[in-house]
Amino acid sequence: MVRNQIWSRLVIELENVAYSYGGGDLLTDISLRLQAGSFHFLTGPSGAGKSTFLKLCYMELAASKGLVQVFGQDVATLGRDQIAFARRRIGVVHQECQFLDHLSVAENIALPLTVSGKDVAAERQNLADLIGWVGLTKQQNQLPPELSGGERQRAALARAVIMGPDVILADEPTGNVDWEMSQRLMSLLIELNKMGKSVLVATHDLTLIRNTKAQVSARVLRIKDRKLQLAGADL
Ligand SMILES: Nc1ncnc2c1ncn2[C@@H]1O[C@H](COP(=O)(O)OP(=O)(O)OP(=O)(O)O)[C@@H](O)[C@H]1O
Repeated sequence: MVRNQIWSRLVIELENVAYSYGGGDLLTDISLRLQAGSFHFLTGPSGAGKSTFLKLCYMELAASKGLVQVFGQDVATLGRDQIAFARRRIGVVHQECQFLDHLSVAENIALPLTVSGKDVAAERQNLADLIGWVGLTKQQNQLPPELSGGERQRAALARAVIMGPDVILADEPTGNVDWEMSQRLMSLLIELNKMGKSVLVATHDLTLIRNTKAQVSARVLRIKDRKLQLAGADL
């Protein structure tokens, strides 16, 4: 009973949402209820609006129409501080991972702690565990430009989860890496999902989706003709 209550909790909800950058709606009539602990893929052709959709979920963009609720709160009613607070519960892995090149890999991963005023020294063991978990212990004192594409993506994932978010939004996290590294990144995301995190991954890679679906129960959403729909059984 209690378990059902926990697992049916909504983390992000969109109801009849539209978004326009100016020249007509890019997204229209979008509704989605993202449950705690769920795993979703978001696919669709280039330019369909996948990154835009993730930005609506992260409250980086405000819907032109409709309702966006994050952790049960109507985003349109939230002030800047409340949005910043809610964002701490969401980890984002961007398509192009950005790092501060003069800081070490470990310092970059710890940056969200520093920015939110946490005592980084007190988190030293957690940080070391996280860096070990993404397999970057050897590289932790290097500078970001010295990392490979896959190492950068893993550093970006570690930075996205350092604050212990409830939701992870990943935008093409395997875009610039080979198949083996894609598998490794996906297995980290699956592990996070098994810990109870909600995961939403935007990707073009249908093989990756099929392969992941063999390991975890995931729904596949597709943006088509400006609308969000559930993908067919082939995915
Ligand atoms: N800040 C912006 N101002 C105006 N138009 C934008 C802006 N950001 C994105 N767009 C346009 O909105 C459309 C959707 O972009 P978005 O990045 O959301 O698509 P996507 O599905 O993530 O694409 P891709 O798979 O290529 O990353 C594109 O035509 C893009 O050029």
